[in-house]
Amino acid sequence: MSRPVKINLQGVEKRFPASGGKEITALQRLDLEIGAGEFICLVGPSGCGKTTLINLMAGFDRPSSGSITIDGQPVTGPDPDHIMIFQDYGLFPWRTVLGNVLFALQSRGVGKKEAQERATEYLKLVGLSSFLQSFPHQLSGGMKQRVAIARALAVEPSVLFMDEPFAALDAFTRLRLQDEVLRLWEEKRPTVIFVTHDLDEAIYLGGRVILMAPDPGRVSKILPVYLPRPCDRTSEEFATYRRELFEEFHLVHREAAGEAAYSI
Ligand SMILES: Nc1ncnc2c1ncn2[C@@H]1O[C@H](COP(=O)(O)OP(=O)(O)OP(=O)(O)O)[C@@H](O)[C@H]1O
Repeated sequence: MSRPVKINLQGVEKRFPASGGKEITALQRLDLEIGAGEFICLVGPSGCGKTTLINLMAGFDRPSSGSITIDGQPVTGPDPDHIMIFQDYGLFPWRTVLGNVLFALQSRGVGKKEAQERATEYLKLVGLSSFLQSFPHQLSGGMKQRVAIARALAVEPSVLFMDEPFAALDAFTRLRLQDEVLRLWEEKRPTVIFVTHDLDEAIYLGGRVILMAPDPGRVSKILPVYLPRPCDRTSEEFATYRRELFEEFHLVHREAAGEAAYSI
């Protein structure tokens, strides 16, 4: 990998207590290196540990064993420089659009004048300049998610975690936000870890797509995507990546269902 390693996971395991005094191994011996400024997409069947993994990297939970470092420092808890964007936006309903972004900046010690400039700049970047004084309940789902994205990026984090951020949005808004996230990523180059169930979305966004498998949760395949961004979803090259990822995905599904003996 040409870029310096930003996030390093070595032998990461996560076990949760399960019923009957048993344990469930959500992640098993997981090794992964993520370069600074990379855009990584995590995909895999339900229950394969995507959210567990992103939560561990974001410091919301601790591994049962193994190590996770960011910039060489062990992750011991959430870091103001590492931001998570959730599917449900997480906006304060009593603050305006501008107020939501300003609050994030000011609570990180950014001065009033600079916070005002940055908040307006990022809200402009996501096309919300006309809605600065609106409240979240006056916005569509896509607009709320754009506020959440502007708020996260305005902080200029070095790592951005996104856990199925577009899952609740309609297809049109989703495609549009994919382009906005890509454009903002190209401009500011944070390291992005993006969880999705949508394989097309993963290929469209990710410089690498990490396919995970369940029982126990692990990395099954890493697919580097060598397409110019933004790429043409209708191109033959895109279709080739889609075919490969779908084939791998079906294999993982069948293995999980104990059907590995069948060919695809
Ligand atoms: N707090 C918890 N306590 C017990 N088990 C848990 C806990 N969190 C996750 N698990 C289990 O760990 C496994 C991985 O869950 P996780 O939510 O990480 O999967 P996922 O790939 O994100 O799934 P989905 O795509 O459905 O969101 C699952 O078997 C889940 O039941």
